[in-house]
Amino acid sequence: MSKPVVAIVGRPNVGKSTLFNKLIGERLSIVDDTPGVTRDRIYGECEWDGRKFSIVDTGGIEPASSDVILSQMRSQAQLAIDAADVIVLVTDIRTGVVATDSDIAAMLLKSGRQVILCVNKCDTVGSPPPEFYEFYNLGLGDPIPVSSVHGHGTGDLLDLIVKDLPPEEEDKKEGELIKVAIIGKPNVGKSSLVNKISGEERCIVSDIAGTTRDAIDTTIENQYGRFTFIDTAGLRRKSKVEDSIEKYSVIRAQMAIERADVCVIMIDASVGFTDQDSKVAGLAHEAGKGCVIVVNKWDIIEKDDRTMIEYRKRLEEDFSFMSYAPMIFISAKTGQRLDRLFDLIKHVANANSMRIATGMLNDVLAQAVARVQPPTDKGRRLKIYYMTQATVKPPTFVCFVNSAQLFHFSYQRYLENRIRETFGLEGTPIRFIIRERGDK
Ligand SMILES: Nc1nc2c(ncn2[C@@H]2O[C@H](COP(=O)(O)OP(=O)(O)OP(=O)(O)O)[C@@H](O)[C@H]2O)c(=O)[nH]1
Ligand SMILES: Nc1nc2c(ncn2[C@@H]2O[C@H](COP(=O)(O)OP(=O)(O)OP(=O)(O)O)[C@@H](O)[C@H]2O)c(=O)[nH]1
Repeated sequence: MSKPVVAIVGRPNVGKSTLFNKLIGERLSIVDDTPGVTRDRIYGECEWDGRKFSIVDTGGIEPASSDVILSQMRSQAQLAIDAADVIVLVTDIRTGVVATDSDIAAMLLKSGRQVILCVNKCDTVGSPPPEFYEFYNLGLGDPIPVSSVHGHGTGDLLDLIVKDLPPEEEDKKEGELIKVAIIGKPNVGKSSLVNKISGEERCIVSDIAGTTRDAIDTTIENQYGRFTFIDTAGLRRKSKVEDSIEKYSVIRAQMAIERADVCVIMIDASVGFTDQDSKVAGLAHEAGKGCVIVVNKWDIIEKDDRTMIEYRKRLEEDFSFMSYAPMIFISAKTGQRLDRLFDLIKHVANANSMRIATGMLNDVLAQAVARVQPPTDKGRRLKIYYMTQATVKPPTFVCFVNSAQLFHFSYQRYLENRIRETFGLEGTPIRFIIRERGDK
């Protein structure tokens, strides 16, 4: 189910973003407009030789003094080691091998990951220049000459990437698992929640040293099913300086989100909502994941019978762009409502992967249109001919209409709500793809 992840690492300016863009081609995910959220283009989907995988560009290190670069590069590499199946180390033929390259190569080599060494900016076709051979000194095997700008060598690179991906069968066993990413600001209690859960439930895999990505996840089983909490290594390693670099914590969260079915968006009850909360929630929303808003540390709030209602109301305003997400008040410390949390996660995962038969969908459409007439403009009325579900995760509906322009956001919202109510689609974003056909 979850796609393998390929991470691109390397010094500033070696051409990582150029390579990334070349590899994903036009396949950049098209995201709808979410208020106030801009998504860095660090994640792309790629398909080569029948295999699908995600590529992450871990670039964007601020050029500063060289020792700062080295420490940032080390966190970048650590992120890749933790979370990627294949790592592409990009170097630059123009600068040759520099000390940082050797340092990072050694770190990657020690990790036991699949590492591919790419020598970029080999722009001339034919046999590579003599400088190319010094890259063998990095000890990562045969380097691949590439010109990201021209695209030379990228096919060979993709061949090697696909060869190094984990076998496809491994994906299958994840079928019945629900993958959960816990995301939120530092200190909201993410690791406390995982610790509490993994302490109380039967742990299937946890913290096993190894070279597969599973080692960073924690899988538990309980009466609600099997759940994998993603990237718990990143949560546990919190004291280390490396994860305190803001940029990496965002990339890390984003990688976890991409791999998840459901995102638990955690808010600290004693702090309340902040802009950063809306930012991470926005990432989960844009990625089309099931979402649950979890208000943690509820034990330390002084409450009366109105407190929760009022708190909920305020948060509903803050999270108005994901009004579909259920909200729950818990305590990772005392374990309050953790049962209910699993119940919700399961419910939301089901909604996120729900398939609705075309017939039923069009019945709902007909009723909705009869109840509230579609909008008109200059005497022309919106007609929605037909609707069908194209994909799940998230549920995505193709609507055939006479005019996309007439299909205003407010009417889309209305239809969305009708579909949600009818089919109990709680906790998942829904997407519409609009296809125009001329007036009949
Ligand atoms: N000649 C040549 N130039 C390249 C090639 N690939 C990238 N460049 C150039 O190298 C410069 C840096 O490229 P980027 O892709 O921004 O490098 P980066 O590694 O992502 O840099 P950071 O974002 O700082 O980490 C740009 O001016 C690119 O045009 C290549 O194959 N050949
Ligand atoms: N009272 C109370 N304290 C909590 C609760 N959950 C976590 N804490 C405390 O909050 C602090 C931060 O918890 P962590 O679990 O380390 O938070 P985190 O989100 O993993 O933090 P980072 O790893 O820095 O992102 C710790 O002191 C916890 O004991 C809770 O439900 N109630």
